This record gives sequence, structure tokens and C-alpha cells, in this order.
Amino acid sequence: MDSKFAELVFLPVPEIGHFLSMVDLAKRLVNRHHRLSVTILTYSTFFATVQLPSSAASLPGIRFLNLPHVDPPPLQGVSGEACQSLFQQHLKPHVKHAITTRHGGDTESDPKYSSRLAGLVLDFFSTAVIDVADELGVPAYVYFPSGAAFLGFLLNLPALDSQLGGLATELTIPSFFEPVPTSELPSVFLEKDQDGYHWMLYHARRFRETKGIIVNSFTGLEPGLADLVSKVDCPPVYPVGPLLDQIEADRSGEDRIMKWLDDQPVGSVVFLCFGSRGAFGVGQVHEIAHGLEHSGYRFLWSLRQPPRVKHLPPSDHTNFDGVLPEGFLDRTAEKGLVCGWAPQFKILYHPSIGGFVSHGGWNSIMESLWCGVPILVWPIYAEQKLNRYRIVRDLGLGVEVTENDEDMNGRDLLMAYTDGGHLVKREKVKVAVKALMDGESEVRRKVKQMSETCRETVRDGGSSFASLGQFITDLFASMKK
Ligand SMILES: O=c1ccn([C@@H]2O[C@H](COP(=O)(O)OP(=O)(O)O[C@H]3O[C@H](CO)[C@@H](O)[C@H](O)[C@H]3O)[C@@H](O)[C@H]2O)c(=O)[nH]1
Repeated sequence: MDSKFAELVFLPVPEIGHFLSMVDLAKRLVNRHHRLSVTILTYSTFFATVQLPSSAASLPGIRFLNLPHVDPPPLQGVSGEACQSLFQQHLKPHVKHAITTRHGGDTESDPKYSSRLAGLVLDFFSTAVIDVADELGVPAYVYFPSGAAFLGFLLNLPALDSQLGGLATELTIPSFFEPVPTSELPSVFLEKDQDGYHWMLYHARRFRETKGIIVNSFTGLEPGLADLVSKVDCPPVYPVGPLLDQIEADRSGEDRIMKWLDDQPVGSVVFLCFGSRGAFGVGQVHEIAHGLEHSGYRFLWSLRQPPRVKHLPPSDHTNFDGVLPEGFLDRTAEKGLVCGWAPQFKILYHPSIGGFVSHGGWNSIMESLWCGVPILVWPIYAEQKLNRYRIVRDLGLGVEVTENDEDMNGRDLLMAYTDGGHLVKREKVKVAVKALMDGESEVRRKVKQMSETCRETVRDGGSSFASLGQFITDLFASMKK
């Protein structure tokens, strides 16, 4: 087979937090092996879409193939997890058609596109598409865009199923160093009678049918990866991270932000950004604003408004006056900048950034570790509480904000995606920001060290570099059979 070209077909879900790191995986694979190419299937849904930067169109060895428009299945009243999963299930015939007809047209003259299909790499919400790989007689692999700790939890989910939803207040999960309080689990795992739980269990079971799981983590951060594989009956896990959004983004409004950062002293700015789906209601926005103002630190705040329709992402405000406390923008004009969507990774690289307040999406964690910027993890949705547990409590690589006792029942947070629904008061915000920005803290020292480890691990000789090589070796070996 070595004399031939091999092609992998990737099926990412069109959410930025899943998509961009998968594109980085494709880039690393084709750069590593000249006989490997990747076709990335793209599509839009009403609830999610990813704008490909123009530079993505010219990545050598990688092509993007847009699936024709597909009407979604009925999604009324379903959870976010079910929404993604049902859509993937619905895509199966379209994916199969796209794969079986993909070599037509003007690409045939390019030898890379007359290659043999080596396998499918599926997002973890796409395990229903394993059926397509089976029908085509090729292996399926899962790409896991979050950390190994959460992956370990999912791999163990079938075994933990009977303990969930019962009286247990903590769980022993092999991928965590200490027992994890059930209160730290994403809410989807506490509502066993709901469709979201059904789908997560479905995916967890189907992981075992794959030839391997590629995870966006690295052994220098999560050393228990080898154990994870040996303790549960599962296919090989390839930790190849950090995979990062390295496509140059071409979004508007960036110049203003970058110029403002250029004028700030080194390490002086706290940057707040809450992922692709994080947005707070007015009450919480006010508490953050007052907390920031009273902390005395300079700040850059990506502030977005919650969606009016379930499953849609937040949008940028047209005017901040209605949402921020009266006079806030004037009072903080010398010290702060409030913006909408921001070029997060580029910002984290900027020398003026001294700390990062984030919802704790895994990509945000990887980006801040890469840049050596301490993170304050403020979980909002998905698996972010578990990420906080791993990063702050297990590893001491971040700080956290403690919630107040006052339960807002999720009303004021007004995020369709809130996980907990507690209002965090201004005093707590102030204290947490001060702890984050402490120039001499142990957390800052450890994060700087981890930044070095991140860079070493993807270089020749590093563990993620080796793991990627192992994946390619195993892939070509599977083609010989
Ligand atoms: O204003 C913004 C907001 C986000 N980003 C980028 O968008 C990505 C966001 O990814 P992530 O931090 O992982 O957050 P989510 O978008 O919320 O990602 C989803 O997917 C992740 C991977 O599975 C999970 O860890 C999260 O919990 C889940 O919500 C990152 O690359 C950010 O740099 C920006 O560039 N600008």
C-alpha cells in the first residue's frame, strides 16, 4: 500500500469548538505523510455553522467538500446533545453519497485524489456514521475535541450508568485523580430520563466499535492516558494535542482590538471571553461589570447577547448601553474595552494579556496553556465543570470563581445553555480576578511551565508527535489487511 495514496474523510460538526482543531489535525496529518490526503465534509445547519476563513481553501493535501443542503429532522423540544446527534444520524445517506462520488470532476488529474479511502474520522457526536464506514468496508475513528479526563468519563459511562441518577454523591472515574462529586458532572448526565443522556450513552458505547480515538490532549498534561486505555475495553487512544486554531482568521473588528492591546502595559489586561455559546443575562453582566471595575485591572471583555431561539448561538450586541450599568463605559474608558466576537487565540498571544476569564471550553484551555496565560474557569455549559475540575482542582493550572448561595433558577443568566444557574456576585468576581492577575502566583509559574511542555510535545521527539506517527503507522497497517 505504501506506493499508493491514502485518503481520510473527516466529518466534523460545524461548531467552532469542534471544527477548527479537527482542521489542524488534518494539517498535521498531511504534513507528516506525503501520501496522505484529507477530505473534510462540511455542511450548515440552522443551529450551527462555521465560516471557513479564505486561507483554508488553499491548504495543500486538504480539500473541503460541501454536502448539499439537508433539511433537518424534527428537532422540537430536544436537547442540544440530541439535536447534534439526530442531525448526524440524518446525514448518513448524504455522507455515503458524497464519499462514493467524491472522486469525480476536475480533481482526478491530481494523484492525491485518486487515492484509496483509508477510513473515516468522525466527531464524537457522529458515531451513528460508523454505519457508513462499515458499509464501505473501512475503519472508523473518533476525533475527541475535549480532554482525556472527559473522554475517560465517557468510556466508563456504560459502567457508571447504574450509579448515575441515584444517591451517589461522588464517582470514581479512572481518568480523574480523585473521586469526582456528581455536582461537577454536566447536567445531561444527571437527567437519565432525558434524550441528551440517551445519546451520550449511545456515543459512549459506539466508541468501542472504532479503530481508535484521537484526542486533543497530551500526556504531559493528562498522564493517565495509558491507564485509561488499559482499564476499559476500548480501542487505542492517540493523544496528539494541543491541536489549535491556527487558521488565520479574517474577521472584522480585530484591528481596533489589537491596536488597543498594543497600547497597554505588558501583562496588565484581563481578557474575558466565554466561547462560541456563552452569553449572560443583564443581571450577571452587571455583576461582572462592577466586579471588573472594582478590581482595578485593565480589561478586554467579549460580551455577547443570549439567543432568542433555542439552539442558536449568541450574537453581538448592536449597542452595549442597554446591557451594561449606567456610566460604566465612560468610567472605564481609560482602562477597558468591550467588544463582540474577538480573535481569542491571537489576543491570548498578545504580551499585554495577563489573565483569561473563560467558560472553560477545551480549546480555550489549550489556547491559554499554549500562550502561558493563567485561566479563571467559569463553567457555563457542556462538560466545562469537569474541565474546571481537571484544570483547577486536579492540576492547579487555573483559578475559579465561587458561586453565591442565591439561586437564580437559571432565569437571570438567561442562557439557554446555563449549567447551574447561580448568580456570581460582584465581590466574588473582583476577588477571583485579583487572584487570577496575581503576578507571582504558583498557578502562573505552573502555567508558564506547561506552555513549554505544550510546545515540546508537538515537536519531533515529543509525545504527541510520536502519537500522531503511531496513528499513521496503524492506519497504513490496517490498509494492508
Ligand atoms: O469570541 C470568540 C469566542 C470563541 N473563539 C474561539 O472559539 C473556540 C471556542 O472553543 P471552546 O473554548 O472549546 O468553546 P466552545 O465553543 O464552547 O466549544 C465546545 O466544544 C469544546 C470541545 O469539545 C468543549 O470543550 C466545550 O465545552 C463546548 O462548548 C476557541 O478556539 C476560541 O478561540 C473566538 O475566537 N472568539
